[in-house]
Amino acid sequence: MKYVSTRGTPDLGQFSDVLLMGLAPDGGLAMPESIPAFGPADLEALRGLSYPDLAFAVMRPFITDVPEDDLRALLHRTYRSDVFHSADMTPLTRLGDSQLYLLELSNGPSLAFKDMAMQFLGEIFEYVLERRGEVLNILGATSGDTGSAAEYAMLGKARVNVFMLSPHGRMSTFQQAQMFSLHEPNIFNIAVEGVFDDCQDLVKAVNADAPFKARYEIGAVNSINWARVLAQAVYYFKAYLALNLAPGQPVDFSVPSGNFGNVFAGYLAKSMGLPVGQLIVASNENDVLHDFFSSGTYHVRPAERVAMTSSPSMDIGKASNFERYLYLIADRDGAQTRTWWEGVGRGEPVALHGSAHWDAVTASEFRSGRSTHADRLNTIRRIDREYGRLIDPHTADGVLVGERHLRPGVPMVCLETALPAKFGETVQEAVGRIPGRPERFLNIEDAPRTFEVMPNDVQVLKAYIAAKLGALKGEVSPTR
Ligand SMILES: Cc1ncc(COP(=O)(O)O)c(C=O)c1O
Ligand SMILES: N[C@@H](CCOP(=O)(O)O)C(=O)O
Repeated sequence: MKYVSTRGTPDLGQFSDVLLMGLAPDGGLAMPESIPAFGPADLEALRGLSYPDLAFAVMRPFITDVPEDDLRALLHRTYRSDVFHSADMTPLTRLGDSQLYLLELSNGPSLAFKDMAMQFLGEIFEYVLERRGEVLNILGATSGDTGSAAEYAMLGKARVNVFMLSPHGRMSTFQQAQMFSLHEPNIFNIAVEGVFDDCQDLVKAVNADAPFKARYEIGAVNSINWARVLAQAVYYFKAYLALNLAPGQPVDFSVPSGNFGNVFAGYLAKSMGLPVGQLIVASNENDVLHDFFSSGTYHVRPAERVAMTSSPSMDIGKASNFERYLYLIADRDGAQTRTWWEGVGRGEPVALHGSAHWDAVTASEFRSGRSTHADRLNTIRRIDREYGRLIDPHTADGVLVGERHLRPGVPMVCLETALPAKFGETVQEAVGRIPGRPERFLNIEDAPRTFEVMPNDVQVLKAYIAAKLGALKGEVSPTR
């Protein structure tokens, strides 16, 4: 399978190339040149497969440059019950006898859905880098969950260093403790004076400096990396199969959304032929995506207007993966996508209402909604009371918005994107008790912390990366 860029570059290479590349050289995102289709018989053949075998079946058509046996073995190493604390990896639980289901994605090492793809990235990076004799210095941005998932996945990986940017003071107490209590020689935590979007812009700015990127072997673990999106598509198939529906009967998914990676993975599964009906984009107060799906205008929110909310991992005003969606809506027109994104970069809106592009948006069956702090608390309280199930604030956003879009006879699968333990303060405010946590995280808030506070300045960041990598190699950094 060949990959192309959303901004028009026609050949980015194969899967392993885009895996290490992260962002395309033209600033766009990698996409497969076509999306393989699964017909009804192909879907039936997936029934009964274990999670790693299902992951193989779904991902293999996109990963044609890794020998079949190696890929299968790698997926079996990744999706293990001792890592995801469940034989099923992503159990699906019905809430009482309602139409609502929770897809548990957060039983992995860092207690958030990011582990599902990030553990795979840890394995595949190591595999590809060893074969190429290369190293990779990952530069990532997190609003709270990508960071710890990436760092746990890359722990002890000899060929990988991680530089993780987070918005200073804007993550939950648990999220900060989880990341900053790691004291590993290959992990560098940087708290940027800004919001998540500033961190993501820094990542893109460093990647745009081609000589720096090449010299310091910069890679990505955010959902700008195609491998993340691909690995996330697998659990949509898993949920559909677990429902055991009659052939062709649709399922709706509700997805707490920020950077648009998770719900885009659902759209990928749908585009591959999975009988997905509505894809519900659940926003918090930072409702840029809800604005788009309800008005037809995508207008990114400048950093100073991104609110600090009680679902902090979704405090995002500029959704990277939205570029992939618009590229498909534009029927893979890279020039059009580039024009839109250059405008977005200048703070201009993308206004599609009334155009042929809007017809394509409508046909894609996305729905959306927004919730507030009070909605979140009420939903956590109500789901706990009615179903005896404690959910985290992000999942609560998804459940509430999902409930608003229920259709007769169609199951609504709500993605559980984190465990309540990560957001103890908000959950306690809702139900009056502190959520339980796995033993390995007891008292993590008291552990010593290692992190660097940094201004939102790309030159300072580049100098820091160069100095740290130079020090690892025993050199004096040339950019200092
Ligand atoms: C707990 C949680 N829920 C939801 C989201 C939003 O997902 P996405 O950014 O893929 O839209 C995130 C961050 O990505 C998250 O950490
Ligand atoms: N919400 C994320 C931020 C970005 O998401 P990603 O899926 O693009 O890595 C976080 O919690 O860090």
